[in-house]
Amino acid sequence: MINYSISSAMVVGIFVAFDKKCYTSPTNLPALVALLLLYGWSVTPMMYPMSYIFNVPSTAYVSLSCINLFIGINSSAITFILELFENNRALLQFNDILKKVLLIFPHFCLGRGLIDMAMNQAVTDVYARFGEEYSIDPFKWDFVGRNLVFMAAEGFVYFILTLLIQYRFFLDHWLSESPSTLDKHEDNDVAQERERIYNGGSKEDILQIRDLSKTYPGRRRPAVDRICVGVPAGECFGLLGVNGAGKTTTFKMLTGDTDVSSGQASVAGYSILTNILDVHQNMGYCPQFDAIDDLLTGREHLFLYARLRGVPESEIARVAEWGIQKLGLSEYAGRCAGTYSGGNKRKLSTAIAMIGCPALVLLDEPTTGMDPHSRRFLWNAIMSVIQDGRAVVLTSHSMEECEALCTRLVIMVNGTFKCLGTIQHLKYKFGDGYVVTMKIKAAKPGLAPDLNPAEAFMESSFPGCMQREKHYNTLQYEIASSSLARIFQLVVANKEKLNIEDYSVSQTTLDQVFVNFAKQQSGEDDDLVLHPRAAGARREMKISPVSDLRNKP
Ligand SMILES: Nc1ncnc2c1ncn2[C@@H]1O[C@H](COP(=O)(O)OP(=O)(O)OP(=O)(O)O)[C@@H](O)[C@H]1O
Repeated sequence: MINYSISSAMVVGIFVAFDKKCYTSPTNLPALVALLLLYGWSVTPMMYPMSYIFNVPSTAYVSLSCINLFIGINSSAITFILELFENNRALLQFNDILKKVLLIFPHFCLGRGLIDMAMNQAVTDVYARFGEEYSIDPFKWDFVGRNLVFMAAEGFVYFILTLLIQYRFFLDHWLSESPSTLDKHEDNDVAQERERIYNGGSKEDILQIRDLSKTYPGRRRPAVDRICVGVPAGECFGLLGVNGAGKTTTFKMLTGDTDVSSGQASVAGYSILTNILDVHQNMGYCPQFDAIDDLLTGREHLFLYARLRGVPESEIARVAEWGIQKLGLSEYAGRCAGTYSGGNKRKLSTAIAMIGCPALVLLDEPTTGMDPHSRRFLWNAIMSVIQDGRAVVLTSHSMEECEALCTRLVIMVNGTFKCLGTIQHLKYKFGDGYVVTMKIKAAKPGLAPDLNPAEAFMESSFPGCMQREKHYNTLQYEIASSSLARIFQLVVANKEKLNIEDYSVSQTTLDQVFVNFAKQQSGEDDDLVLHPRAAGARREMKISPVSDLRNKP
């Protein structure tokens, strides 16, 4: 910010230096210096509120400077042009009001002050040509004086505003007036986890998230909506969801990349709201898009991050080598990261996240673009983190990956957790039950297989079962409302009678569970149209656990 104020004052100073005659006369010079200094003073604390309003990171000086320049030049120019309509009283009156209102912008105060001083100097010069002396004190209230006073006051006001925004005064105040209501149909596992967090049952967990929410400016619906979870040591927790479900936003809040709208979270006991530096010391993050420097080698990256993480100088080389070996980067460690393939960049990003043994490792789609061999390699690296007694939170669109690594997972839809538990639990609870595939043989050689008896048998034995496929000699059914034992018992008992040559019974896959939930994801303005397992029917209802169906007669 200090840099910003100095540089902005310098830019303006350089501009005005080109027109020495206008500003550097003995009368104008002190006013010019005061204008520039007070501009820096008032615009600096305005940067944070501006970045908040325009949704630009407060470090994006170029964007914010462009916005400043735009406001400054346009507001000053408009009032200057309006002054040219001397015969239009209404317009002049409007301009007077406008000039008073625009004083709330330091950019206007500076721009308009410079224009007024230039005009003053021009008038002085004209008088001088006729041998008369004419000069107005630039510090007069109606001249530059009021601009200076306003900028001095604005410095204080914007500073206080910045503090209030940083300490979330407005958010807490507004949110406490209109707290978002929890979904009445929240899944019982998700509700149980919420209860566990509320009751302090997650005190020992490495990661605790309590009612964490994020609503982006200009958006009606929260990107993340009051999520609660605790991740203990030794757990690889999966965060699944379709594009736009809110996974990356959750990570960004945990890493401090984006502000939290409400709620809180802590990593290894440090709050992300008040101790973000300690959180960073205990967290490794592999972002969705590789944040690596093209000109540094893989090894140099690991050296750099090991240093940033506070690894003792004598240990850095060993730690960097560990990362290189762990992720299989030995061949490329000495090359510039800009020359790496997409998969190798992901490996390097993951190695950076793991360097220095942080208690929590956040991995946002780490294996995207990796070949199967590299993926296995990375899985092994993640497994070793878990076995070390640390915790991993992983997002992935590969169900195979989640099945291989995750001890528990959630499926996120529209910023909320829709289900939570182990993979087997979710398959059982939300899966489409079992899939029975039967191959029917012909009753006599030369005849076509008769599928009718098997079809009649399935419909009578498993009411509600759904025929998924029917071919020359093959039938496939989806059975939601029966136990595995009963399916086997009935099929085996009738195998001969129905001419079943062979058969298989398989459980629903995690993909199917995911797809069922993914249908709930909607755009900002979409209605929530859900589609449970009833084929083709578009009905507005929630996905109910299969156990509910199983309990029905
Ligand atoms: N900077 C932003 N400003 C406004 N809205 C945003 C911003 N970043 C994300 N969003 C919105 O927030 C929602 C969640 O986005 P997020 O990137 O967290 O989803 P995601 O689950 O990580 O998706 P993906 O799988 O594609 O990475 C989306 O609706 C997205 O459009």
